[in-house]
Amino acid sequence: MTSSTDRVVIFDTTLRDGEQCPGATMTFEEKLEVAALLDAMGVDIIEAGFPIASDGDFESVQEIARRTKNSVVCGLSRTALADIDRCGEAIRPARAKRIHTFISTSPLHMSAKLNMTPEEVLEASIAAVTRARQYTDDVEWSSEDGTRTEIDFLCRCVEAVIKAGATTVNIPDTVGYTTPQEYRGLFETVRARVPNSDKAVFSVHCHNDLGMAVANSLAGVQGGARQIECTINGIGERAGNAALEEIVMAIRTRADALPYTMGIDTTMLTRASKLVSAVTSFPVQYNKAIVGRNAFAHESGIHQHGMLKNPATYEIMLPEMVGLNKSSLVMGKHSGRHAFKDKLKAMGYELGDNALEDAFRRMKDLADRKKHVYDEDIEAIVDEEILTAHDRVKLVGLEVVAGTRGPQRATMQLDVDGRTVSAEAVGNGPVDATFNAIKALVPHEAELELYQVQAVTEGTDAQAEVSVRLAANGNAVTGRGADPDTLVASARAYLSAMNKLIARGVRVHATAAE
Ligand SMILES: CC(=O)SCCNC(=O)CCNC(=O)[C@H](O)C(C)(C)COP(=O)(O)OP(=O)(O)OC[C@H]1O[C@@H](n2cnc3c(N)ncnc32)[C@H](O)[C@@H]1OP(=O)(O)O
Ligand SMILES: CC(C)C(=O)C(=O)O
Repeated sequence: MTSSTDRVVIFDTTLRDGEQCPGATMTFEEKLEVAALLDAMGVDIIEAGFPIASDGDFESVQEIARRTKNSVVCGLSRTALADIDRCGEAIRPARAKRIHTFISTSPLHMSAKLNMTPEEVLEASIAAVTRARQYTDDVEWSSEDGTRTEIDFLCRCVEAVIKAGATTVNIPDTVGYTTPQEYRGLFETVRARVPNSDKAVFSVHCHNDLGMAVANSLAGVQGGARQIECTINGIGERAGNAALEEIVMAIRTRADALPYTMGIDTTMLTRASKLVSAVTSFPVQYNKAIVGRNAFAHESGIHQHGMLKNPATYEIMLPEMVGLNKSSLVMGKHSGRHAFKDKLKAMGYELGDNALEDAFRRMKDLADRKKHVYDEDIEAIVDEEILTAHDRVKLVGLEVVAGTRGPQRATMQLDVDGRTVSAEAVGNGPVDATFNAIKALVPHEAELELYQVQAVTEGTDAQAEVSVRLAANGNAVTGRGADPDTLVASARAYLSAMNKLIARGVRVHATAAE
């Protein structure tokens, strides 16, 4: 059972902490686009930037404040009063606005960085919150490096800023140092010890230096925090922040263990991830939870078989929930016949058992040699299987010696009406040598009218698709062959055309020795 106190506020800081990671700078227009999407997605608070940082940041925060329809628009500021005034000015046009002011509270940061005593930090915090309240009733205070702060001092600060008017108290794990158990305990302790703690919402803000940002954030919520600060794709300082999509889907998927409600439309998560990746030029790692391209993809035959029977066997979330059309069963060296057959059916092919088995073997063989097997590769294999099912002349083997020292030489074995024959031939280049070997094995009058090569997909390991047109006695036929080896594809294409001629009654004889 959830109650209103179980509502978790999602505070997105992609445009502020997310943009702080090297290389992630976004333009004015890009920030507006991201903010509009976050607003539409149901993010409660958008931290739009740090207005004192630059005129550009000020202008983008101001424009986001003007345009945002639903979310609260927040600006960050140090405790310096000039920062707060600049921030107050930037967010002024917003329908709902927040000022977020922060200062370090750990002994290390206060002495080494700020050169301030704890008393001065406390006074600066009170003054900042008081000033911020002149602009808005919604004021957040953060204790930077909160997880390395002495607990007594932290509690004193929290009590004082709430008294001064802070409505949200954020205790960040600025350097990604804490552990889930410790962070949960920190919130439980502060909430229990600070007498006016019920007057503010507590917030988590976790960095991923030890890969625990999401786990720590959720533990903080279990300790009583009700705001989670996070970013799309987990971008942010150093190793990044807690990823919004992971937090949201963890709460949605494990409602039994994490019984909280949120206002996020999860079907927009994939779009948000793609947009942020595009505008920052930060690729999303393939195996990234929720939004990585492999998050709903299955290549292993045993998993694919399970998925075909019941997707719940290997998926704990429906892809539709995060805005994907469906899961994908990717063909590769680990795939099985069930998935291959299903793939062919989806592509509109129905093969007999033997042709299916042959096509499956060729797909596995291709996957052993090629990184990705695309639908186009499968199409090329299957088309060839269908077309060559009744061929009288089939390629058995081909070895070609090519290079700068000609003539190039091809050694070929063919199956002609069930008999294996072989020959060697030279030529002006490896393709010529290959075709001469065919002519030596199956003499014929046909003339080569066209030889064309193109890649089926991208990359140097792509399959070559070769077209060969042969003409004889007024008949012109075109054959096609596909293989990552262009010469094998060429031989297949030539044989495919030749088999068509044979089917039309052009006489050919196998003459070479076995
Ligand atoms: C954990 C976080 O993510 S905190 C946010 C970090 N984000 C950023 O820093 C991005 C935006 N920052 C900036 O554009 C610049 O750092 C500015 C405009 C804020 C300040 O620039 P500068 O005036 O050139 O100062 P600089 O960045 O070199 O040093 C920081 C100054 O702020 C002070 N400071 C740092 N944090 C705080 C704080 N929370 N409250 C008050 N003062 C602070 C430092 O003591 C130092 O003061 P000093 O100049 O008197 O020595
Ligand atoms: C400003 C604060 C919230 C911050 O970004 C951090 O401590 O990491």
